[in-house]
Amino acid sequence: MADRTEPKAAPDSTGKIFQWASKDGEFRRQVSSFRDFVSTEPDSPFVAEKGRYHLYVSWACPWAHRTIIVRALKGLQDVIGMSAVHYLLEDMGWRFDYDGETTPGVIADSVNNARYLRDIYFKANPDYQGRFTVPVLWDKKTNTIVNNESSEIIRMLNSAFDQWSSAPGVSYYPDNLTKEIDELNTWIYDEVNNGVYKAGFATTQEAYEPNYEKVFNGLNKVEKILSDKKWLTGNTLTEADIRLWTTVVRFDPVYHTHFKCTGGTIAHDYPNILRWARDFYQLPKVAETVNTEHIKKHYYMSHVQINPTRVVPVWDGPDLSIKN
Ligand SMILES: N[C@@H](CCC(=O)N[C@@H](CS)C(=O)NCC(=O)O)C(=O)O
Repeated sequence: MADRTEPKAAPDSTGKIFQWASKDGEFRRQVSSFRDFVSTEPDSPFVAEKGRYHLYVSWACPWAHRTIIVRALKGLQDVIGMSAVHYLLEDMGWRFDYDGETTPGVIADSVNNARYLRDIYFKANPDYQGRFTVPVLWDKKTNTIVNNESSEIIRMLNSAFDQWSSAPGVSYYPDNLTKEIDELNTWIYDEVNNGVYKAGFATTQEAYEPNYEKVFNGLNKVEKILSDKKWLTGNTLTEADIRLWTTVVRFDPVYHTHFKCTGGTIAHDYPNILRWARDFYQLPKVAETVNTEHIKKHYYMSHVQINPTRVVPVWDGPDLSIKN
């Protein structure tokens, strides 16, 4: 049985403990390896079908959270199944409950009956070398991973399953806004979404400080944009909002403290972002995608190199259910 009391950094596929940061102290995110697309084209190897695909997520992970939100907003819960891992990232990587555990929020793997997420990566490719990340979109028909890159999975959920969606035709990447969304996504990813990780996983002062600056530069730009706009591009909610929001909802309870992004909080220093975050949280089906317990326990209890005591701070961040 795995040691559940003292998780360490996860090992890589060769079994050695993975170093989050490179030799120079900088965190570099691995490029996702499964990059196929589900489509409505009848001759596609991955045709959109009801009940054929399954999503593996962690409630804690901001990248997986994007896919949970788009699945919910598009009303695809009965079309694409979902399993959710335990919040602790341990030596063997993400896992499900086992030995009679019943952790709230964990949704067992009803498709592959896996104990560890790595099991499904090896089922898809026995020679897989890389990290065993969420989210994963699994094809039950060909027994393989279609895609493990959240930015691409949300595009598929956005349009390929419209036949069964409760919001067909609603696009979070509309044709008239693609250029603006792409531009926003690029710098928001670098400075904010991944920026907090680059600050938090830095192991040298030299690697930390410029990344810390970047995070607040990014948040300041977002705050300015939202001073006269409801959503990032104006009146239309887009994937740019969805992608930013999963980081913002984690910012005060986790990134501010755990990733040393101490230059401000959303609650006290970013009124426009707070207003926007509340509007987003109050959209139908969004609140049920947020599992604050998994979010907090995952970061504070899995990264023991950052928080060796594994004590979890009490504050959950601002109350997003308050009406603006
Ligand atoms: N580029 C990926 C990143 C996914 C990712 O890094 N997920 C993290 C959780 S937040 C993970 O599963 N990490 C497990 C590990 O590295 O062992 C995406 O956006 O889908």
